Amino acid sequence: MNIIIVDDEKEVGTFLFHLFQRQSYQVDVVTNGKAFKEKVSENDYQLALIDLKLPDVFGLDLLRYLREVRPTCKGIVMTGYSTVKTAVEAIKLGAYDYIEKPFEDITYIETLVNNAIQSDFKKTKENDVRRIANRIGFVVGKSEKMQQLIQVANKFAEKNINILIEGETGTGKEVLARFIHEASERADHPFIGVNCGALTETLLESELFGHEKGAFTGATKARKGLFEIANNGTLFLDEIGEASPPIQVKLLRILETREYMRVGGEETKRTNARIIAASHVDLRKAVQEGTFREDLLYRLEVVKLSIPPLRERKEDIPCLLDYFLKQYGNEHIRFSDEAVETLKNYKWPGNIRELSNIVMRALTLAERETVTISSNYLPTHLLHPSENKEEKNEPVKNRPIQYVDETNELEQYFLQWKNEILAALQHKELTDFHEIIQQLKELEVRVERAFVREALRRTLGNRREAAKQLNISPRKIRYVLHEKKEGIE
Ligand SMILES: Nc1ncnc2c1ncn2[C@@H]1O[C@H](COP(=O)(O)OP(=O)(O)OP(=O)(O)O)[C@@H](O)[C@H]1O
Repeated sequence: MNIIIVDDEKEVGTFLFHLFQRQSYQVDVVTNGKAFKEKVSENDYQLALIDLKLPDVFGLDLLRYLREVRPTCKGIVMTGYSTVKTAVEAIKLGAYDYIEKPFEDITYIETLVNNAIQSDFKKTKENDVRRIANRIGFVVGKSEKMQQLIQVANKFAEKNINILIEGETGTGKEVLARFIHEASERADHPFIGVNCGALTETLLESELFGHEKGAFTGATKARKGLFEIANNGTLFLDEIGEASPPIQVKLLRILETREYMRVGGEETKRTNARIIAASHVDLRKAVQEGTFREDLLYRLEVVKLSIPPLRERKEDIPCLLDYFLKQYGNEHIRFSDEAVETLKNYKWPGNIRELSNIVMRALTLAERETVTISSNYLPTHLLHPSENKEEKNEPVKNRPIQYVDETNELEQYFLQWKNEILAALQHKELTDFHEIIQQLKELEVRVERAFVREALRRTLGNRREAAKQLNISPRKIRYVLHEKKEGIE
């Protein structure tokens, strides 16, 4: 088995040379890109360890060269902390993994190298990814973009690094965060999600950091915050772009020092929660517009994963349809080819959440009528895609609200929901509990949506007044509305 190492720091090369030679590997060490290319073109290596900063060439270029000339040779890049972002690029380019310099855990490096060289290891990894994705209900699909994304997510799941997930609403940011948690060593600890846009500033602050007794009116006893509860686990900060400036300052502090204080508290606490943040708005733009702190973004986006919108990965639609049909207990029903074509031609502003709702709607309409769902069971706006042209890039908030008969829609949903839960209780194994929780969450969303829509109908669309009537914040209304845009007709 042959290994090549390229690093301009001679001590690093010598150290690794002895480390691997002791394990009976054949090791070559070079100090620049030119020598690396010469060696690689002449010899058959199984593994290359590439320093990212070399005097004559950028490490990523060597990785590309390796892909071209020796596609079976695996590449591991070596990087300093400040260049972890480049390591993300390397993984996207197909690097097997990266290691940080200075080396801290030598046993980890030895295991990593041994695993990389064992030929069936990649397959095991792929199976792991599939198994975890299946378990939590994450459909990866067939598109190359998603295949690549899940590999990168899996790779970084193992690292103790904060991750930022960007993607339009409904693209699956939360399920991806859950995947990362499940694929990490934190899987046995809690995964906790909070939507930064759904709570008022004071509530969010006390939710995140906890409070001491008497910290504010109504604080009758001390309460743990999510950073405390998610200790050693993962804290998912959804819609981070909606966090107010004072909360952003506190988050920055926690990211820099891992320290925080409960509201009204004096004791400094530490947290070991991993943060995965998500946003449906472009945070770079938010920084330019002055609504998001640049230093906070810098800390959050060490690893940034972007989930492509559904319209850019239409080849995933059939897999998603199969998944939702199965989830709703209707495996014997299928969508006709023509219906699938219609679905592929639509622009999906609400992405996968919208698709899931449309499957549910079609199933409700088709119940006991047919086992092949044709386009007739799809909402009319899907059948005339050209009419949706201008809608494509229109921000969610500016879209007109569609008023529907809430009572009827909710009643239908309740019926179906009740049947599914009872069926699950009677027939399914108890390991399907996660699915039931998902359905409970889905129910909560539906009920909230119905009440908000009704309040808006009664107040002729006056959000402030509707919020007052429902005794919730206007932010919460915005949140619910932004979820509702998938528009069930
Ligand atoms: N890849 C996927 N496989 C299976 N279901 C998915 C997938 N992506 C999204 N979903 C489903 O779509 C719905 C929306 O997903 P999720 O809440 O993760 O999206 P999001 O991007 O976080 O949305 P938002 O920006 O509105 O918070 C959920 O019901 C989720 O289970």
